[in-house]
Order: sequence, then structure tokens, then C-alpha cells
Amino acid sequence: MKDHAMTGQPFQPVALPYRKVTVVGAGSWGTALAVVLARAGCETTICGRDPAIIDEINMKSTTERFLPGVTLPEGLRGTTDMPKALEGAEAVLIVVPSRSVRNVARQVAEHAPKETPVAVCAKGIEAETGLLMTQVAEEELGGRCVGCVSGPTFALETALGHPTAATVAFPFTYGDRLRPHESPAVRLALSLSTESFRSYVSDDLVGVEIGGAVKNIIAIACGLMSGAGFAENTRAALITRGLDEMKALAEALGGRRETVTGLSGIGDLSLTCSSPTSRNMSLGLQLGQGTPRADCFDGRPVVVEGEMNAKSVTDLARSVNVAMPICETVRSILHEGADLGTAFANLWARPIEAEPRTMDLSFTHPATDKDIATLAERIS
Ligand SMILES: NC(=O)C1=CN([C@@H]2O[C@H](COP(=O)(O)OP(=O)(O)OC[C@H]3O[C@@H](n4cnc5c(N)ncnc54)[C@H](O)[C@@H]3O)[C@@H](O)[C@H]2O)C=CC1
Ligand SMILES: O=C(CO)COP(=O)(O)O
Repeated sequence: MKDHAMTGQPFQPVALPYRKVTVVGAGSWGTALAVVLARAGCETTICGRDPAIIDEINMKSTTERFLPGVTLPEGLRGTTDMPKALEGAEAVLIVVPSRSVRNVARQVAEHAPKETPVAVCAKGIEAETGLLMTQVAEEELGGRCVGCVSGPTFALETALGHPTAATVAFPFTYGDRLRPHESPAVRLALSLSTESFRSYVSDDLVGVEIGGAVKNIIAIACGLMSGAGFAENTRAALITRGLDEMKALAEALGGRRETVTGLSGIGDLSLTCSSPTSRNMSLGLQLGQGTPRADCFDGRPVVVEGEMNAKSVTDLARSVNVAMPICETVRSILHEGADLGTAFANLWARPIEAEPRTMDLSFTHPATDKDIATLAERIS
């Protein structure tokens, strides 16, 4: 690195924030991210498919369904016209539920400038393919640079300006063309920087995305157990062992262990497993209390990523021989008709294992069928 001619200090390369960004997806998280971008001084367009929501954003600067009580920044404009929204965009954020990412990425590919980087902000694994969201988007986006934004970020708190931090992940190198300071991660992190929103950068897309996909399932597990009447010991055990499942899957897929201890891993896991604000935790709580699935959230359709992802994540884990007993338990309850009490009693009665799991040891658990039945009875 060259020294600065005047000061003799090492020359620091300058990265510039993106100045014109389009957010595709006008739900809670898309709008909250658009709020951050607009507050950071970025020319921000939000592209949604529901004209009533977009009219409310443009005419009243509110979106009561998604961010109740928030006044949106004046500069934030909404549209349902995707080609217009993507015209001249320097960066694009795709913020729709994971099951819609492929479809939306395909539309973005048609209309966004060829060089525009795209960050996917959904948390999940594609059911049909087992691909990460960035891999799904990459398949559709014709060579554009693809990354993601993830972290412990409840949308409403973010939009209300509560101090929040997230990780922006993109590749740092492209062959020998890009250097870290030229990565879209740094430029987007600068665009996502305000007095209350702090961005970190990473090039470990696998580690970041596995964190986001797995934490939702563990949050459902925590909700189920809290709803069934158990307390903090149980939740702490599920969070800690859930982190171990996250770490094992991330590493098996080529992610880095230290990423899992960052914002997108333990950060998001601890947030989502600790608060009924989380839709995933809340679904678990309601089911654990015995509410029928159709009556959860008063019958409103709500995005609960962990529900479908309990299946896609465990399918992926099975394909790479990673044991994820908590996620498997949630899957068995949500998708295979397992009884909540019996499933959790069996989870607790698994053979004794070593911590960390890299030590390959296991012993038979002394619990008898009667012990398991007694615990199952307490949970049901
Ligand atoms: N709400 C939150 O606090 C956070 C959510 N996320 C993630 O962001 C993703 C989106 O979640 P939310 O915004 O909360 O959901 P939401 O339910 O609030 O909004 C989803 C939006 O996506 C739109 N959409 C769905 N399918 C579409 C399609 N095919 N084309 C165009 N628009 C489509 C819907 O119309 C809706 O506006 C999820 O993967 C979630 O896990 C991530 C961080 C925080
Ligand atoms: O991802 C989130 C916070 O980081 C939002 O969690 P829920 O989808 O469970 O509400």
C-alpha cells in the first residue's frame, strides 16, 4: 500500500456509498431498509406490488400495516412499476419472503442495469433446490454481483431509529479484479449507515445466510417450549445447542465458524429467541399454548420463515450429513404430525454427546421410556 505523499501515513482507499438504491418488496423489512437508506441521504425507491400500500407511502408517508406509527422520510418514493423503479439503480435490495426470491430476482434481471449489484435480504433456503438465497438470485441475475444483508434487526425497531447493527456480505474478490474496499459490501454498508444504523462487512455469504435461515427454526423451538410452560433454562439450552447446529451446518457448507458468532448468527439467534416480537417465536408460543395453527396471529397471513424452512434446512443438513436435532424436532412437529410433548421429551433423552460435537463421542442416555413419557406428559 502506498504512503500518502503529505502525511506519510498509509494511503486509505476511499469507497463511495451508492447514491441511488431500489428496494424491491414493500413489506416491513423492505420499508425499514428503505427508511435507513433514505435517512442516510440515498435516493431511494421502494417497489411494491400492492397499489394501496404504495399510494399510502407516497401520499401519507406512512405504511400502517407494516410499520405502524412510523413517519417515512420525505425523500422516500414508492412505485409498482418495476422497470421504472430499477432505471439507473446503483444497487438493488430484494426484500421479499424466501419463497418469492427466485421470481423477483428474475424480474430484476430483466430490468436492472447489467452492472448493478443485488443484495438479498430474505432469510431462508429454497425448498425445491436446497440453495441459499444468494445462490438462487445468482442463478437468475445473469452475472451481477450478489450478496446479502442480515442481522438482529426487527423492522419496526429499525424504522423507529433504535440503534441497530447488521452485516452486509458480498464477495471481496472477483478473480483478481476486486479488492475488499471496492466490494459492493463496503459501498452498500456506507449507504446503510446512519446515526442509529451501523453496518459491518463480510465476505462469508454462506456463514451469514445459514445464520439467518437456522435462527428462525430455533426461535420456533424456543416459542414452543415457552408456550408449553417451560422457562429460561430450557430457552438457554435451545439457543446454545441451536447455535451448535447453525455452526455445524455453516461449516459443512464452507462457511466460517467465526461468522456464526457474529451479528447474523448468535446476534440474530439471541434476538429472535428472546422476544414475542419475532413472528417465529410467536408462532411457537401460540402452538405451544395449544392454539390451532389456523388461529395463530388471529388467522392473519404472516410470513413465518422458520415454518417452511424447518423442512428445507433439515433436508439440506441431511444431504451433507449434519445432525440438527432441534431443527428436526421442529420439523417433525410442524410437518410430520409429531406430538409436541413426545417430540421434545425424545429430544431431551437423546444419547449423551460431547461438547463440542467435533469430539466424536456418544453414550446411551439413562432415561427410560417411563421417564420420557413423564416429561412428554408435562409438555403436552
Ligand atoms: N420483518 C423483519 O423484522 C425482518 C424480516 N427479514 C426477512 O425479510 C423477508 C421479508 O420479510 P418481511 O418484509 O418481514 O415480510 P412482510 O410480510 O412484511 O412483507 C413481504 C412483502 O413481500 C411482498 N412480496 C411477496 N411476494 C412477492 C412477489 N412475488 N413479488 C413482489 N413482492 C412480493 C409482499 O407483497 C409484502 O409486501 C423475510 O425473509 C424475513 O425473514 C429480515 C430481517 C428483519
Ligand atoms: O429476522 C428478524 C429479526 O432479525 C425477524 O424475525 P421474525 O421473522 O421472527 O419476526
